[in-house]
Amino acid sequence: MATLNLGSSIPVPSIKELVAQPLDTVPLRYIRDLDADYPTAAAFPGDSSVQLPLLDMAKLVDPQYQEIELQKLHDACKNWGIFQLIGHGVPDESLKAMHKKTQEFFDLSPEDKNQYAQKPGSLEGYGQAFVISEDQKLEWCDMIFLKAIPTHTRKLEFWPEEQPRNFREALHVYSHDMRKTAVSIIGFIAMALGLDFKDFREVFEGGNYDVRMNCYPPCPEPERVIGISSHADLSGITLLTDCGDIPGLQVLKDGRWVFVEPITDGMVVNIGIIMEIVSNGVYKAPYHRAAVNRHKDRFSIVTFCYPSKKFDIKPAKELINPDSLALYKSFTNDEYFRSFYERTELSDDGVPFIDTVKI
Ligand SMILES: O=C(O)CCC(=O)C(=O)O
Ligand SMILES: [Fe+2]
Repeated sequence: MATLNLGSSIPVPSIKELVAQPLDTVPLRYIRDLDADYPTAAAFPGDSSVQLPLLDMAKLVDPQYQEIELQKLHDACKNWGIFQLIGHGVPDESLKAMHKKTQEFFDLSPEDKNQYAQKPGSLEGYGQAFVISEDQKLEWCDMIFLKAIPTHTRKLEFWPEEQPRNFREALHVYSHDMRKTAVSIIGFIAMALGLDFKDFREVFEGGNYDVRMNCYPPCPEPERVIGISSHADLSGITLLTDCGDIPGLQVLKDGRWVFVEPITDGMVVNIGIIMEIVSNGVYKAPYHRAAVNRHKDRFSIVTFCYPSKKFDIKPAKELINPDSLALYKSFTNDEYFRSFYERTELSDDGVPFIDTVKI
């Protein structure tokens, strides 16, 4: 059997370095190709903000409110695939520490950051994800991507050590806090779907957690570039925290791109392709992307939460019957990632991965 190719990325200049010199216009490599946008949707200038569904974990755990809140969760996952979560119980110190360390990391000198640069054959480290050809359009985003849980998957060579001070400790604590939240929310998602919530909690307790820290520097022509292009996440679920109050995340809702306004003390939860498959399409992994702005750096921290490697990725049997046939293929964990990474190397056909997992 061929070994699983985790992909690699061609090194490109960092955006922070690019904007360190005065810049009136954007280099051609970053100008978005509007025709290649998928799916096509309302153009950029029409973007507006909306209030995402708002869920409260404190209510989900409270027997007095649970039933109503579960219904809200079900509607949010079905109609949006993305929601704001408050009452999640992640200590403020943990969030603040990670936000601070993320900003401090991107503020290091290029030489200091490049100590942790991605290497061929690995997506981990500092750089840009999935740059596979020299003429590919580039995104207006610097990032550092690290596997955090289980701890034996960590590649510490990519983990900033002396600077920023205590970065590693902050990420250790933060990733465990995110796992705790993910396990709780996945239990409620399973409950809302009528599945065994204990099983799902266990599967995510033993799951993998990858953290991507994004920095979107200011751009002189923000409407002509994209921070992260439209995609649906490969994860089970994704937890995103914003390091400030600058909007950037956009979600495709009813054929329009809408901004998600960060809320204080909240986090954004979205369904990934794995849970779309498990729910047999009842819940949707939303297309989303990141826009950039003219004035200020925006930082976000994204935790991709995956089930345990032993978990087969397929529509839950409880949701399949003669009136509701499986709409998605079944994969082992290995097959799922293999089919994704094989595609990113070949995907010039414009078909997004999510469409290839459907029957
Ligand atoms: O930074 C954001 O708002 C979006 C990031 C994202 O979608 C990702 O890293 O997968
Ligand atoms: Fe994403």
